[in-house]
Amino acid sequence: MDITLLAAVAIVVVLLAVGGFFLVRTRRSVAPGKDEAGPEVTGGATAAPPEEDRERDEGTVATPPSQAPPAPGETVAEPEPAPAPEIETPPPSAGRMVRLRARLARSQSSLGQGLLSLLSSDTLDEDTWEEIEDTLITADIGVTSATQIVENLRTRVKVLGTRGTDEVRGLLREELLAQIGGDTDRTVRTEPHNGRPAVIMVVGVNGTGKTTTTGKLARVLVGDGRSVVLGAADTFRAAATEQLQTWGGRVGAPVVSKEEGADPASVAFDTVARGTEEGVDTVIIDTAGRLHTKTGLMDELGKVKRVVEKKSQVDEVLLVLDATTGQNGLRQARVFAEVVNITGIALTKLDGTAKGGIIVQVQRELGVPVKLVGLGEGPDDLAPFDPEVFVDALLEG
Ligand SMILES: Nc1nc2c(ncn2[C@@H]2O[C@H](COP(=O)(O)OP(=O)(O)OP(=O)(O)O)[C@@H](O)[C@H]2O)c(=O)[nH]1
Repeated sequence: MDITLLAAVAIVVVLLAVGGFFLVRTRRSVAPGKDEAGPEVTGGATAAPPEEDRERDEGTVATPPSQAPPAPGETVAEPEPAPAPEIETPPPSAGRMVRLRARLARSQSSLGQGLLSLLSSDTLDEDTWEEIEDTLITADIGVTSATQIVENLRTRVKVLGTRGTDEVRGLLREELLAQIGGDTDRTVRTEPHNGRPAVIMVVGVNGTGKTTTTGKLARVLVGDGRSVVLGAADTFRAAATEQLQTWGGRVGAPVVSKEEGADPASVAFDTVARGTEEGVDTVIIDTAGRLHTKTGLMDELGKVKRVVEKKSQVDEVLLVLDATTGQNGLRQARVFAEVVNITGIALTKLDGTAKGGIIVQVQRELGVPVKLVGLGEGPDDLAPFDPEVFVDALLEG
């Protein structure tokens, strides 16, 4: 009986011991799981630091020392990236002069209407013909051309024996077109060739609209689907470079430039090099015009051209001329023509003068055609010159 009691006590003790052991094991195995689910259940004080805080501690996120660390759960605002400048799509070259015709009509109508009313007067005597000639000369057409126009008109009116308004208008239109050169090739050579970009040099006295014309020409070309690199070789004036950068930036055309006073020839060379490397269609180089002596101008422009020619031929040398400067502008034009071989004229500010006859005179003097005309300060107010549109605007008023 004692043995049986003893055995029963022993069994109870063993059972208690085994049960206690499993109880302890179960409690231990639950604890780690509770810890893992911490963020969901523990709240802010014991939560793991936000990712950016941990990175900051490790030195991977730069935060200004004055800035307070973000509160737990607060998102750190990324600084707004500067908006990329919007690239504009200018209108193509075709039809530009027609679009700007009203400007021409406004500025040139007094010349056209003056001539038409004289030609339609009751008596076409010697005095009237002289007046017609004077009107043409006053419009800067030049004495030679004015005389020629009057002589031809006199003969034709005599032969026709009639002076109906339409006929007179038709005769004058023909004579003006003949003087301007209705059939002249006015193509600006902007096409790449032999795997190289076309190279255009823009020359002229400062203030004539040289930098503006360079920028506007880039827009004309981009509008026609061309790629362009600009060269700020007018290193005499830092503002000219900035001005060009603004023009280029608006149409996505890179601008090659150097510090103020740098060698213009080296800027021109680098521009052509960049244009060639990048396989662009056209390189346009804006040059300086503010030189006090003719010799200095000769030296510099000549050097720019020679240096560029080490890299590529120069396809076009455009002389920018301010239409409002008359004889003074022509004198300047002559100096430039002696220095470099001008291939075309960009006549600016034609919207600001009634003396459109300068087109005839400058072409006759320099023997090169007006290829572009500036008809306003707007970015797209430069147009390929179309003689017929010009004469029609002049005669229609
Ligand atoms: N009305 C009118 N103004 C024009 C025309 N072309 C240029 N201008 C203005 O003429 C002024 C001079 O132009 P710029 O391009 O700065 O002249 P620039 O010859 O390059 O002179 P720098 O910049 O000093 O080298 C600017 O105010 C232009 O807006 C035009 O066709 N019509």
